[in-house]
Amino acid sequence: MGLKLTSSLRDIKKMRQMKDKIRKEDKIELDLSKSNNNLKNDSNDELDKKNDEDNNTVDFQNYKYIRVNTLQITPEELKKRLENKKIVLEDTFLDYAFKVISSPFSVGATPEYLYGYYFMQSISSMVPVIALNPQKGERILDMCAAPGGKTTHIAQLMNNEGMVFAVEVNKNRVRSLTSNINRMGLKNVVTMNTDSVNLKPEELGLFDKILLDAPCTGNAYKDSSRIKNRSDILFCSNRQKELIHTAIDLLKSGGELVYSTCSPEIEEDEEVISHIVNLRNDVELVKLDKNDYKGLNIEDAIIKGTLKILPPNEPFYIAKLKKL
Ligand SMILES: C[S@@+](CC[C@H](N)C(=O)[O-])C[C@H]1O[C@@H](n2cnc3c(N)ncnc32)[C@H](O)[C@@H]1O
Repeated sequence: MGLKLTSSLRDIKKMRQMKDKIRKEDKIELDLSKSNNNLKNDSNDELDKKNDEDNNTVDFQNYKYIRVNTLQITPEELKKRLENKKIVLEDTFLDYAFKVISSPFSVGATPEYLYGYYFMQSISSMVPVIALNPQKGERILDMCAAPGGKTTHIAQLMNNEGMVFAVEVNKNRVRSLTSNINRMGLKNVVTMNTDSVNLKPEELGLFDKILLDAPCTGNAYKDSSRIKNRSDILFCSNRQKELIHTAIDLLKSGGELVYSTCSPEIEEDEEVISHIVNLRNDVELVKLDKNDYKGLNIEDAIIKGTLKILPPNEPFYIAKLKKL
């Protein structure tokens, strides 16, 4: 049975009601007929252009959170310092992340920011790294790393022990990645400017954990002045499927992958996961629990155990897989 996939956030509720019809045993039956759309014509230059444009589409509402760099300062000390500057902060489900309620000036314009004591990002964008659960001493690959919100979060949780390989295809964006790694004082990150699709286990070795925070149409979604069309969605969906195949090849047996996008489109989310789980017999879904992320508007996605974060939080999709 195939299911015609539609592509708006509004449809997700309707789609969820149909989930029992599209799941059969542990396999997920979605319409994969689109999965072989020709990618070969889509160059990285095109992708670079899309991502450079994405740099201009920051919606500040979504970034009103700070993640404390616990390698440099305690959350309590940073909170005290910022409150002395009349920045009002609120606790979140993470003891090292705060919501910025109000600030007399841009939250990035403090000496504490320049010292690398915190990173500004959405609370949603912290969830993929929490789901990945990095540990000291592990070998972790971040396949789509710039500007480094998640790379620096991973390295922080590893307490500067072990190794993070942060790969980014866009040369301009590698600069912001490197600058954030340096600002945060991280010593266990290696950056690589290359296309992650071409990474090979025989050259890089295998990894304990991989984050694939895939390029997606999400930024267009957040910026209502931009038009995102079906070909953008399919372009991203196809690239995401290529990347996730490479990711599984690079995982150790027993290793874990977190796949995330900031797009609500089913083709970029559930369809990518159903594609990989159905096509490969060396991978299984690890179920995530929405109750681990208190205070967020978060639900099970169509594939139960994969999560969808919804507005007013920044929309995100998160799924976890294990290599058998
Ligand atoms: C969603 S953004 C990543 C955000 C980043 N993980 C963070 O938390 O700051 C996707 C990034 O992947 C990069 N990218 C796209 N395709 C790639 C590829 N094939 N290999 C490596 N990087 C890629 C883009 O240039 C972009 O910087």
